[in-house]
Amino acid sequence: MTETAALRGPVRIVGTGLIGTSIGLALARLGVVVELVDGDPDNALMAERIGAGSRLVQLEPQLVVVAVPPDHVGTVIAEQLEQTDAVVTDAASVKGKPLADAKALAEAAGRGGDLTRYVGSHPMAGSERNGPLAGRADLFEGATWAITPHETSDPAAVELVRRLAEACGARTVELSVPDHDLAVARVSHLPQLMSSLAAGTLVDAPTEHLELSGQGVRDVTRIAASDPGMWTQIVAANSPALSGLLEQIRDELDRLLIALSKEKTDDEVTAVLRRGVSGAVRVPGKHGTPHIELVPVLVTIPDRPGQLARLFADAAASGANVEDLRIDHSPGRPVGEVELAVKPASVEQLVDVLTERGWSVHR
Ligand SMILES: NC(=O)C1=CN([C@@H]2O[C@H](COP(=O)(O)OP(=O)(O)OC[C@H]3O[C@@H](n4cnc5c(N)ncnc54)[C@H](O)[C@@H]3O)[C@@H](O)[C@H]2O)C=CC1
Ligand SMILES: O=C(O)C(=O)Cc1ccc(O)cc1
Repeated sequence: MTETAALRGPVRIVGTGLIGTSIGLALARLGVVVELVDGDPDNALMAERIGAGSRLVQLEPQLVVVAVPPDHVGTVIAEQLEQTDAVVTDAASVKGKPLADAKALAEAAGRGGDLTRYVGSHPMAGSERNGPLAGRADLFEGATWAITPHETSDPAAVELVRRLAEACGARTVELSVPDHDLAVARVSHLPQLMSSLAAGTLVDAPTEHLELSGQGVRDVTRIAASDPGMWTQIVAANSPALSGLLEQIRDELDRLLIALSKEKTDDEVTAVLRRGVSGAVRVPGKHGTPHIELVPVLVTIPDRPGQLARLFADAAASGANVEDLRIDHSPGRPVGEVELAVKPASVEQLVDVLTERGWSVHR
């Protein structure tokens, strides 16, 4: 294959968990024929029932998407290259190890390590949940999808994988395999470990301490709920890139501890916090667009039916576009707090209109 083909299907998905099912749902709604395969028959059945495709497709696949845990990806890629004439891609969170595994297996099978029909990829969207029931047709809409061709990937295969990502609503970024693994160590794998470490300190915390939890600790610990089995595989497969970052954090923690043991600690602590601000503003905003500074507007809201709808209607009446939203409701309290994030130009009008309409607003 060298001629660029449209994505017409069938697309075979091997691994119908969160990612495989979400890809199936996105393609099935475009009318692409999707074949669902999973080592666990219950998962394939569940994915079929929720409309991600069919377990029985007679036609040969044009494209195979491997969405199984990282340790199994290389084997399944090699099997699919062997059993089909299709282009094969995978969705694994790390790209170096699956490529090396698939190459070694293709060599052992006497195919001279030929991987021209294979192109790695990685949708940069997901969640802390797993399994087919967590799948969503819109999971990848507006997300970035990394495409990681290797030295012998056929350009037409690269193009077909790009079309898969675009069909799922994502924007694509092409990276080499080593660059990808360094990048995700920074933006995904280290944040996962930091979240797990922070959440781990809560295991022995007294309940009355946990009752003081607010949005900050919820934000920092959300991804700590991710599947430990899957993440052990991701971290182990990307250990060289991650080790360098962990060493950097260890050095910074050492410096912070020394500073805290001194009488006057302000400068060192401020330096750590300032560096954090500088890093945080570099994280691109939603849909991969450059980060826009948003202003949070906090509104106290009675815990009664219909209040959120009324608040949104009043916000819309001010002309403000709500860019992001957070709801913080403390169990047992009759009120909650809603944080509306809006562009700086909309803040004044939003606060005026909401206050006029009787909301308790603070910035
Ligand atoms: N969870 C996330 O947020 C993201 C995960 N990924 C990557 O996507 C891949 C899948 O992850 P999830 O969908 O979250 O996992 P999941 O645990 O929800 O689903 C994995 C599925 O693969 C099946 N499976 C395992 N070994 C198999 C084999 N040898 N043959 C056939 N089926 C097999 C399991 O039965 C399960 O249904 C992983 O490689 C992960 O690194 C990529 C982006 C985001
Ligand atoms: O839930 C989140 O915010 C994530 O970051 C999900 C995620 C997990 C693993 C990946 O390889 C990519 C994305």
